[in-house]
Amino acid sequence: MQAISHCPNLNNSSPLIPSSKRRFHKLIRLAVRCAYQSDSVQFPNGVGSSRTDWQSSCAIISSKVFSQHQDSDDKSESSSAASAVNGYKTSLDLNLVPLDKPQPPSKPPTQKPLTITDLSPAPMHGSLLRVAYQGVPGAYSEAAAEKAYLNCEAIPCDQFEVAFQAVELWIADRAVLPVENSLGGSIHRNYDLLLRHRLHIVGEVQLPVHHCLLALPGVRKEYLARVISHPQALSQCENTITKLGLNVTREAVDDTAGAAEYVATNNLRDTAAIASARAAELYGLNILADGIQDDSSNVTRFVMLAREPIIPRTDRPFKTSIVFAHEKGTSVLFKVLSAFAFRNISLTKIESRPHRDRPIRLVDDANVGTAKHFEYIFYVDFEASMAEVRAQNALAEVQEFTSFLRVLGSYPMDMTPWCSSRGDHQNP
Ligand SMILES: O=C(O)C(=O)C[C@]1(C(=O)O)C=C[C@@H](O)C=C1
Repeated sequence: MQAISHCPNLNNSSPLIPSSKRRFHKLIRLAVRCAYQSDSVQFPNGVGSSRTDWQSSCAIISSKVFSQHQDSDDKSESSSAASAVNGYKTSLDLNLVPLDKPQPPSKPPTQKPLTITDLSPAPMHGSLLRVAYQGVPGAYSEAAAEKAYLNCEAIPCDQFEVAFQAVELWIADRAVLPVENSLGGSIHRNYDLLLRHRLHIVGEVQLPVHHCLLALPGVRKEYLARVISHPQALSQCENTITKLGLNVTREAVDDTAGAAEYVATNNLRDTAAIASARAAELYGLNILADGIQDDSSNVTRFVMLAREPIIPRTDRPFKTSIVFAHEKGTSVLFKVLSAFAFRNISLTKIESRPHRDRPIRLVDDANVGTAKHFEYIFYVDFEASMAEVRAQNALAEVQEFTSFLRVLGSYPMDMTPWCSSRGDHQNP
């Protein structure tokens, strides 16, 4: 399958949804809204129980406007009137399953009734959920998409940005993107994109990442002059590559499977790729070394993104991701974090990124000079659902201390057993 590439055609003004489909979407939305309105979820600061309220609370909670490069981004990322993007015809693909198409066998009667979470947001074009990921087939992100959504149609994209746009333009129903790895750390680009775009986190998936050193058949380790891979993969295998005694330079490329494909298509006999065993299979490479990550329990955490948030629940462990900033910078961090500590809410992740709108804050002191403080945006994940009163109270308090606060999503935690096999659960 050809990857969707970053394409200027994606940048027009409205998603192509035929009017019949719009009516259908409207009906679905109405049905879902009625269902949600009977929910008794309460939110702080006058946010009520309706789905609309929940959506607004997932947008900017703070009254102060935040515009992280919003103007320029709005221009470049608004949707397209193009009818096809690399073979993905938006009008066609959004069609409902045609009546004459063979229908899947009817579901066994034991199947659980649909819940609100199942209904929101449903794929609108047929039976397969279309999930955008960055990379080419054989990438770990593809495996993550398949773990998150059993039997989905995984749609390769050449950049993270394109995966966001694919969902925004209804070319895909979800995007699955890596945000952090247990060895390599955060994938900063995706933190920045989460803020810049208006998609919602609706789930997470943790994927054990098992790297292999791949080369063309007949190539031996001694012949190698270069190892190429995604920068995360290179960093996750840094020590092992050194220990293997390879006399190689390391070069970063866009994704692990793309590296394997590059070695194969260019018939490179002096170059190895770090990628998955599946990539070896797909691109006809040999595995020279297996399990070369520096730690055997190497895990990457991916988030699933959708156009609409899911309704938070309390019947299973939930995580909530927020992003905030303050005019006085890092000095508020302790106060913000104490809002969680006092309520026994555990934090699972803190990340800071440069405040691109206002990267430096000057503080003048007539006696000693001018201090130049770097400004940050903070991302926090905490273990609670926004349906819990303690989480709502914590956020109400956080709002007091921040100039900008946005809930990126409240979603079920990945609780699959350690090293679980692929696709053993389904997510929203
Ligand atoms: O290159 C890939 O295969 C990816 O899916 C990307 C990615 C990443 O961005 O971290 C995903 C998982 C691994 O940690 C290595 C690379």
